[in-house]
Amino acid sequence: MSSPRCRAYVTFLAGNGDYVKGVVGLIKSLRKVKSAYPLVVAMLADVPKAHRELLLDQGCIIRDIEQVYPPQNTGSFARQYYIVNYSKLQLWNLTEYSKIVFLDADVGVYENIDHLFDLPDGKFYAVNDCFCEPEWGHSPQFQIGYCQQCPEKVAWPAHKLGPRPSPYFNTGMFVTEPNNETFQKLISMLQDATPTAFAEQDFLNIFFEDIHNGGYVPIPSVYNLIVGMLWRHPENVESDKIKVFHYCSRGAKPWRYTGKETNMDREDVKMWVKKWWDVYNDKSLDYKVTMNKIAEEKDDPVPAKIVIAAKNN
Ligand SMILES: O=c1ccn([C@@H]2O[C@H](COP(=O)(O)OP(=O)(O)O)[C@@H](O)[C@H]2O)c(=O)[nH]1
Ligand SMILES: OC[C@H]1O[C@H](O[C@@H]2[C@@H](O)[C@H](O)[C@@H](O)[C@H](O)[C@@H]2O)[C@H](O)[C@@H](O)[C@H]1O
Repeated sequence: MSSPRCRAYVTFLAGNGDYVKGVVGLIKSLRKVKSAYPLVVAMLADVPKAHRELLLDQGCIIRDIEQVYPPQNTGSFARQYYIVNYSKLQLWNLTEYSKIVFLDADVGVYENIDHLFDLPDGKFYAVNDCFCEPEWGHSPQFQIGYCQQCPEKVAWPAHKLGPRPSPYFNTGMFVTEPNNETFQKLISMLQDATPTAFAEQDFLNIFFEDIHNGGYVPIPSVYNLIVGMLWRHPENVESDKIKVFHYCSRGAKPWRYTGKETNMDREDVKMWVKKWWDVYNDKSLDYKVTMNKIAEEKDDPVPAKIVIAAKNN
């Protein structure tokens, strides 16, 4: 099992846009739930100095990473910018950490999840995704109305489409161990891969489907509640048990939320967006304020045995 010293939460940041606000919200949410481990931001060279300084001021650890490009025969992605997400493969290169919990920048942590680091080593842990959003329109699953979140609703027509797809995870949250051999295997396999709609997420699902690469072990959706589950599979959602909320649908990013996009004007979505803003705007969760408070608590009170020793001298 990895030693606590070598554990870290990791997120990914690219570009000079507003995802930096997502990282601030993420680290403040981790502080609010008293996570014991640091947040490392694996970032591309195009993240501007001002954003770097902002994140350092918030207590993030910055690790510059090289962008990973898909093979030349790039296909069309569900969102054009998904091409940057192949850079997530660099996470396996962060070998100063023996175990990481990766979290997208559009994620909020609302209950302590440090126990994920104690999951048995050697496996890839993540949460099953949902196939019901229009972005899945290219897939046979979407076209026949099949989703792994409710496999009994529409039976998979194996006689027509072959075996039912293996469990498929969302790469907005996962638990893994950085390892140079795994990194080399990923990069080598990528050279022959055909880019597809969900970019590195599709690629990692293929890689970890192979038991020789450890194998994918699904963990409960409370560790990465995809916002679309609220309206696609409400029967699978226990709101009061959600530990990690993933603002992944278009229009769901709290820092640019307007409530005007499809499904975004729902009361439950508004509640989760408010939760994110409450943390983001909470000055007591700023790094300096938190550290000062801890320092004060450490100095005060002085342990009784030291006071008695002083009196006896
Ligand atoms: O311009 C961008 C786009 C994406 N990301 C990172 O890539 C992740 C995945 O993108 P996004 O959250 O938009 O994907 P979704 O989960 O919404 O599909 C983000 O959370 C960020 O960590 C980034 O840093 N800059
Ligand atoms: O590059 C591919 C991306 O794929 C995933 O997002 C998708 C996926 O979850 C779909 O199933 C949803 O329908 C969609 O809304 C959502 O954006 C990851 O969250 C993101 O980090 C990133 O890896």
